[in-house]
Amino acid sequence: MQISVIGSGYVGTTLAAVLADAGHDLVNVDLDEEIVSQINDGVAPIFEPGLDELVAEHAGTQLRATTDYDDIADTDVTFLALPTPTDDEGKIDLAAMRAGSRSVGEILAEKDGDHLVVVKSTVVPTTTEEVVVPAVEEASGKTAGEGFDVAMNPEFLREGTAVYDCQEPDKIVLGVQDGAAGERALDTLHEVYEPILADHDASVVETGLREAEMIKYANNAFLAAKISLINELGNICKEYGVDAYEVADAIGLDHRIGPHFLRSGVGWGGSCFPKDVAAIIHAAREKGYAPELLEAAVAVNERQPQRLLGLLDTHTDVAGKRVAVLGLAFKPGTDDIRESRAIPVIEGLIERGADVVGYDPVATENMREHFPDIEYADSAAAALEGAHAALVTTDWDEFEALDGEFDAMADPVVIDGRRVIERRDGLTYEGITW
Ligand SMILES: NC(=O)C1=CN([C@@H]2O[C@H](COP(=O)(O)OP(=O)(O)OC[C@H]3O[C@@H](n4cnc5c(N)ncnc54)[C@H](O)[C@@H]3O)[C@@H](O)[C@H]2O)C=CC1
Ligand SMILES: O=C(O)[C@H]1O[C@H](OP(=O)(O)OP(=O)(O)OC[C@H]2O[C@@H](n3ccc(=O)[nH]c3=O)[C@H](O)[C@@H]2O)[C@H](O)[C@@H](O)[C@@H]1O
Repeated sequence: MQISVIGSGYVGTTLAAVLADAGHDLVNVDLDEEIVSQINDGVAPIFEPGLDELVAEHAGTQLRATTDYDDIADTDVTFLALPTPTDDEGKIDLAAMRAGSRSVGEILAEKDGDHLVVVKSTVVPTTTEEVVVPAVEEASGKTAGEGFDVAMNPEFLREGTAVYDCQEPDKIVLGVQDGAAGERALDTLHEVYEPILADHDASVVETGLREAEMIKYANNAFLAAKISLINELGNICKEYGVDAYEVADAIGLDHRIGPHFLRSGVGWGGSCFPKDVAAIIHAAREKGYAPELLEAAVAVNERQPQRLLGLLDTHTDVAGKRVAVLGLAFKPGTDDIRESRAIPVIEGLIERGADVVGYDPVATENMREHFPDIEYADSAAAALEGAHAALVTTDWDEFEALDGEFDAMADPVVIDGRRVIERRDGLTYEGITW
């Protein structure tokens, strides 16, 4: 099948590479020439385990990238994997979706035959019907359901395991319009996902457009709130000297709760939970509904880094002292630092007058752009050397193996926000919720 994907970011590149690997012919369109030439050179534009291999294998044959929207004319289906950030008030910014939809419409104006436009991006309910469809219609001069069809197919991949999640999803959600247009869209989408479903047993949910849009927000909001709830419970555990991880292990045995996403710590970050929870809160408020639980989930999340810093304050005054921050990525397995909990932690240390030294196995260069003036170490050992305290903000596996490295600290104080360091003799160790 001939498939185009607009946007070559985390979702677009992964989707394009995985669908190419599944046997389809892929065109990936992005405005960024550097990204496009990287893909055509067989190099993934982002750090994502397994992605480089797929891009290297299929670039030049089943996968090609371009800045030219004209190339989508020869494809049967176009996925929009464009950014949907939020503004300062939390409102979703649909500028890229509007621009991308218009560009697709301009090509469809000249195209004979069926074409399916699929919204892959995370968008608030009614966006597909009220923003994407009108933009494509206006630019193409065609009507949805007649000149082209439309679908909403949200993505649930996680950064760090994007390729795996895309190849082995729990579920595939297909949101379509009612009637014959919806049936046609479903047939096309089943053809797209047929090779993935042949190799892997995923649930397929067939639903409406705005239901599909809402399922994505409900998924992310539920997971973010689950972490905030375990963080809240963990904070209470800490007050009683109870280990929150022992409590989480026990409650996770109840199948209604489940064992996943119960790791309490310094909170959730990343490109999606913060923006998506903010966007659905804003959208709900615009509808006149006050989503108090979700707002509380955000408040707990904003408090966790301050609690980590507060614990540090109980052990030492860091003004003028070297303090190591271990882990800069928002989670392990990625170099993405967007909304990383390390950011408010570093800000708090700078406010306290500390000399901050950051270390991350892969995210240093990204954090250097955000904080150009702090020091960065090449290894955890180098960061710890001479430090008066260390704060752990990302649960990279390699931190578990740290041992003798703590001996080189000026003051062996470790405040762990991710439960990766083991207590040991000679170390003043404090966990955020244990
Ligand atoms: N990053 C993630 O883990 C996940 C993201 N999503 C959603 O998927 C969507 C895309 O997210 P990411 O891939 O993370 O974004 P990203 O920011 O990594 O990539 C977006 C790409 O679109 C390109 N672009 C912007 N405007 C364009 C235009 N008019 N035409 C062509 N290309 C254009 C940019 O140059 C960039 O390369 C968002 O709605 C996000 O919420 C959904 C699930 C997971
Ligand atoms: O919409 C999206 O972009 C994606 O957002 C999340 O994926 P991602 O942000 O890549 O990462 P997660 O593994 O969900 O972690 C998010 C944050 O929660 C934190 N977390 C996670 C789990 C946990 O138990 N505790 C915890 O603090 C992580 O450290 C990280 O900062 C969702 O898990 C994906 O399903 C979704 O597609």
